[in-house]
Amino acid sequence: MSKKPAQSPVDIAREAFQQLATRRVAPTPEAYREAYEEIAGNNSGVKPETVLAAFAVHLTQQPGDIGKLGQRLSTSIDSSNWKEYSEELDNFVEQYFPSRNLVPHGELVPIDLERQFIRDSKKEKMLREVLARVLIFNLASLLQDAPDLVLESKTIGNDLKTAFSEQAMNDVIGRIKQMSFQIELKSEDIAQQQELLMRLFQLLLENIHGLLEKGSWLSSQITAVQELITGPISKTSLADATKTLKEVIYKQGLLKNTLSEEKVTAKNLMLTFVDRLSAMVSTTDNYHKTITGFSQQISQASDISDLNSVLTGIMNATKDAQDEALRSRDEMINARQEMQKAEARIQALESQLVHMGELVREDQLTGSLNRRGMDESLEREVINAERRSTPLCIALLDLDDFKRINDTHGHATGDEVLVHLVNVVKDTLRKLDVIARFGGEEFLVLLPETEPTEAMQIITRVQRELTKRIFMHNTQRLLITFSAGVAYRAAGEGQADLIKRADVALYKAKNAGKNRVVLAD
Ligand SMILES: Nc1nc2c(ncn2[C@@H]2O[C@H](COP(=O)(O)OP(=O)(O)OP(=O)(O)O)[C@@H](O)[C@H]2O)c(=O)[nH]1
Repeated sequence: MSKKPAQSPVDIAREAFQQLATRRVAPTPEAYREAYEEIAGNNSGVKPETVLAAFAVHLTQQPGDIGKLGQRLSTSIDSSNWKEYSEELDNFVEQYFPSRNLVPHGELVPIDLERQFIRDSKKEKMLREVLARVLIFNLASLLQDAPDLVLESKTIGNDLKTAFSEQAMNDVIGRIKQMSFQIELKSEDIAQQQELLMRLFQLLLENIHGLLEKGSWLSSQITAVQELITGPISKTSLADATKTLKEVIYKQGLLKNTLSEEKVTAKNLMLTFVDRLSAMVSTTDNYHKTITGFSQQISQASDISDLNSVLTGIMNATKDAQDEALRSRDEMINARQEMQKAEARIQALESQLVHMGELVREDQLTGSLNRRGMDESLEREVINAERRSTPLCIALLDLDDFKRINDTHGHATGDEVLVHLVNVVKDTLRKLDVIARFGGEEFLVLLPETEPTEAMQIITRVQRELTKRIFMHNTQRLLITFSAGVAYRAAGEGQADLIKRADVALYKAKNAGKNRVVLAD
């Protein structure tokens, strides 16, 4: 179908008037517009007012400001106030789609817009550089297990530096998206592999554990590793555990060497014993042979003088055999004594090995219990308190201004201060009390069978003792103090809640000026 040639607005207007006249229709604005639109080919039957009114009504159904805008627009339409309608629409657009200050092509850029443009392009440059660095170095080093992704990351990073056209930029964006998808797949794979490995490791440990005697040194080490891999694994906790285990393994290695030496000594003594025994048997055997020889000589003897020399022979042989037996007996007694000593030494070494296993529960620097030991002790004390209905208090101690001590006198001195504190606490507390390192310069003291008033007195006594036992650094006296929060365990209260309350009390002690003890609510 051939298209009607385009008419100018003036021609259309003229033709519209002619049509109204031909059709004998009164030239009202509505009739004129209908005729005009019909000739212009825009006779869809939909009127702009209808569309705008429907739009306003639609807005009134929305909540909040948009709904209110709809009401205002509807009012403007009802009063045919199109100026007001237009202003409302302008305000709406400005509020929700603020102008981006675009400058029409060919016009001069206002000075502040120009500055903003320069700022923006500087930011873009910085962003581009940072992103390229992340891709070339950081991401690439994280993806070491996937060489193809390392290469892609580096290539994209380099391409990004020179992607100045829109097409180049789109290409880089597409490749980054693709790579991010591949990384996602890869990390899922790695996570699955790690989980499988962990499960295998756990199975292996369970099996070894089942084969070991309860309470043996190896058994306690395996429990430590099992606990470690069931909890959330962080780099620090792994490093801590590795350090502790390495130390224990080294010490156990030393002991095991000594132990095998002792076992060799015992074996040698056994050999001596057996040697002496067989020597004795052969001496007795010889004696028997000699006696048999003598008995033949006696039966063949013709006179008494022959018998006399046989008798002398018998006496000498008997004496030799007796001497040999005595010597063997003495040697065997010696060997037995040596054997007993070696046995005692082996037992002592073995019990030292058991103690080594317990080191896994000890804080290597201060000799107090570590977190693991603390958890076990606290659990045990909570059970005891519950079972025997006895009071249990705990105290959280935190050294005051410890950072300043480190900063002023060095980290090594800080370490010595921690050891000093633990020694003072151990010397001041009762036998049944326990101190554990809670972390950094914070310690937890367990006070079983202790009422809160008594607990406050004990911790205050520790404070006094600490100020009395002056800490010397070179020739300088350093005043070491701590703040503490004491909590009395309520019936049925769990460990975490109890510690939390002690922590809140400690926080209050710090806020109230430090070097004081506060009892938790
Ligand atoms: N020497 C040494 N310092 C440690 C150890 N563990 C943690 N620290 C330091 O302890 C300091 C604790 O500092 P903050 O938490 O600010 O506490 P603070 O200086 O005692 O301040 P207050 O608790 O408010 O009195 C940090 O500087 C840690 O580095 C450690 O084993 N040895």
